Amino acid sequence: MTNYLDQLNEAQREAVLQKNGAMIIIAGAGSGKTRVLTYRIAHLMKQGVDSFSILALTFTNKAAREMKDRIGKMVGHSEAKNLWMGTFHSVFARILRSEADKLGFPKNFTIYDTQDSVRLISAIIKEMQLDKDRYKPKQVLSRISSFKNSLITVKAYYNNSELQETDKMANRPRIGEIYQQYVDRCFKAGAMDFDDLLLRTNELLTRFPDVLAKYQDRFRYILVDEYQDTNHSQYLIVRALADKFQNICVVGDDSQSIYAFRGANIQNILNFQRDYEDVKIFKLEQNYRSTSNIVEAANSVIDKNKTKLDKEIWTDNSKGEKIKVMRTLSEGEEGRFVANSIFENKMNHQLKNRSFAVLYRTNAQSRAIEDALRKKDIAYRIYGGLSFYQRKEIKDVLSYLRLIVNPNDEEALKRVINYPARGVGQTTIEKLSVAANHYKKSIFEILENIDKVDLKINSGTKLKLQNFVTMIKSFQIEAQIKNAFEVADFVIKQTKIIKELEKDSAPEAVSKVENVQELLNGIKDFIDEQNEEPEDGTERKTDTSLAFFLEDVALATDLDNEKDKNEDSVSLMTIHLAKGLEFEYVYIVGLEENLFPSAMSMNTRSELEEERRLFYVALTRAEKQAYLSYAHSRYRWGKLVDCEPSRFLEEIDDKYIDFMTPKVSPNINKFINEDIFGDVPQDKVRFKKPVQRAIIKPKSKQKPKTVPKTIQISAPKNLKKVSNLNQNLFDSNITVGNVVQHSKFGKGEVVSLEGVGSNKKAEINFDSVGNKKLLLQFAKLKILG
Ligand SMILES: Nc1ncnc2c1ncn2[C@@H]1O[C@H](COP(=O)(O)OP(=O)(O)OP(=O)(O)O)[C@@H](O)[C@H]1O
Ligand SMILES: [Mg+2]
Repeated sequence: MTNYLDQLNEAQREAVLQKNGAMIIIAGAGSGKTRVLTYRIAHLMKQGVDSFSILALTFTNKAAREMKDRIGKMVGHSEAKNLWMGTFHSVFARILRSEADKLGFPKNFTIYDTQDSVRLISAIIKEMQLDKDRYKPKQVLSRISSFKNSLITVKAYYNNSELQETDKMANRPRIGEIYQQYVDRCFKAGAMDFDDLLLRTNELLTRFPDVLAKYQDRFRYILVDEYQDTNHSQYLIVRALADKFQNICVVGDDSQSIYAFRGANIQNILNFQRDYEDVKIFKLEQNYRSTSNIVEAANSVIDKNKTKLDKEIWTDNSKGEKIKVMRTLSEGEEGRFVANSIFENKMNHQLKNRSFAVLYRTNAQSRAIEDALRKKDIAYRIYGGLSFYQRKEIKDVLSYLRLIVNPNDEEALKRVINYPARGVGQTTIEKLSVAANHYKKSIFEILENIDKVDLKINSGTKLKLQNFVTMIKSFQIEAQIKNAFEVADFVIKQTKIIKELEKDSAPEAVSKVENVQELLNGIKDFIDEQNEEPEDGTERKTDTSLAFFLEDVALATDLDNEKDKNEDSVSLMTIHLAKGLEFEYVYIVGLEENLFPSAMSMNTRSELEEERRLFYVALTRAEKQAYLSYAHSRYRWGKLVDCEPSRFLEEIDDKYIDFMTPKVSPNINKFINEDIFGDVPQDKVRFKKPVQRAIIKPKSKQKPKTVPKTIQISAPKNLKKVSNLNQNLFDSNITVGNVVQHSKFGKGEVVSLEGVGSNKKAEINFDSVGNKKLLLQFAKLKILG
């Protein structure tokens, strides 16, 4: 290939060529930070640095894979495969795997995902007879998670009166006890949760200097992408490992720090210079990703943040189209606008679906977008919802596999001890759990010794439990001679899980069976992938055991799905997930006060600034064109609420924005044009606060005689009023029993109503044609009485 150094600008090249020492690259979005990391690793390898001695930490496994792929092309794939590259969680899970015994964990420890953790916390709260409304399991978990990410152990918690006071004030004085229980139970089950992967790594590196020394020597070069979003626990791991050689390169952008709510600490960037000797600082200022309109608009927004490091970002790219802003009547209409626009852009520019992304603040917003894309037959994929591996039928099969590897895994055991049903009731399970806690043993150990423990369980149940143990043990024996795929296949057949699923005649049941089949395919792929790799002495490469498959699964996010690489679909995801990614066309939806910025993040300047950074991240994902939209009203928590446009829309300098005319809400247009604004053309109406006032800006070229430059007009107090005036609006107050007139079908009576918002339908018994179901949004109805 041509000299790769020629593919970098001067500043990037300098950063790549700086071989040793500590360095930090702070730069804005799209300036090539990730590219520099990638080229830097390739360059180190070209210079003779052993690939095994390079550790690169990325934000997603997908990013790691792409980086590895790129490096492979530059230096050869077989060498690139040896790099230690991945997320903090996956890299350190791998290290813990070989060191776990030092911490008293089995090598085959289970990784509890969030679902497992929440279930365990719920069980503890129930056993402690606490009020589960006061102690909401998810909230308790996130509190415990925040302790762990700050390295606050149970003991440290009890030594910290301030923390205890906070929990008392929040009316949850027994958090400490739950924390204690949770840690004990995880330990007993041989399980680590996500936060433990970092916490226990820290413990390992602190308690065992020889282990620390080993990994310090192994990782001569350490690189970290998205450094602005590392939490304290991650920060300490990096600092410990890099301490000896100090060959550390971190890249980040303080303006893209968006995970403070999960413990990310922007101070990590600011402290970097203090932590290492002779730190070199690099700045990258040229954006290669986006049009100049997008870059400048994004700059104009982030400038409003007070706390930020000083940095410039500019681009040589063409100006491009202005950012298009669209207001719609409802979320349904917003969805249709997005789908129509994607459709048009695809046609006009001959694009693939994968050129488009729709980004939102909260996962719930995807529904309206999905509906509209489906209607237009545009393939899409949602990222970040329930991942494949978290579906019930899949988790049930995985739980059997987890038990084979680690029979002490209590969450797995509880899932399948009576699935498929074998007559073990909830009371029995509770008795087992109490005994397990009492004897400080796992439930499985209790089951193995069921004759020696007086559980007051009848002999029939006892037999069933013994059969269960025998079955799991027989699986374990199979696992010694079979590979992961064969074991899974065996387990599925023996437990008759497919038969169980087939009993259900609901349409979803079919896809559940298919999913289980797909899981088997996935295991097969995993084995093939492992076998492809050359034997090179690493523990990982040739191992096709269940334990490694399960680890892979536990750490997979659905951004990571290899299979989707060639899939052509529009990407739907939250902005948080979109960090680091880029798309030609980006739609940011739901730009409304209380949604984005989120109602929960407007109380302090720092919260609001984090929301603004989030908006900056969203906008800077776009290469060619960004679309922003907001709705006048939206269903939230089951209620129709009036919305105000987001302050972020106001914050973008007007010169980068093009306000679009809604095309898909003829009703409101008609109303606005005729009833409020007379003859003023729609594209000159710009709502400031749509439900209270509007500002009309005439086109600059026009010299209107009668229309003043800017006039303010009162709009109706709320949209419901609008709907009263306009019977066509979907939110009309039509009720069962109304007699209505339809332009085509004539007179009829409303017999039933269903759906909400844009999906609201009425079944009407027409004199002419009998019963018909009509979508109110489109039906031209007049209420006669
Ligand atoms: N010198 C360059 N020449 C051509 N293209 C470049 C150059 N540097 C970066 N790019 C391209 O610009 C885009 C943005 O680069 P990259 O993703 O590395 O930026 P980043 O700073 O990591 O962005 P983010 O802050 O969003 O993570 C990529 O498509 C990359 O290939
Ligand atoms: Mg990047």
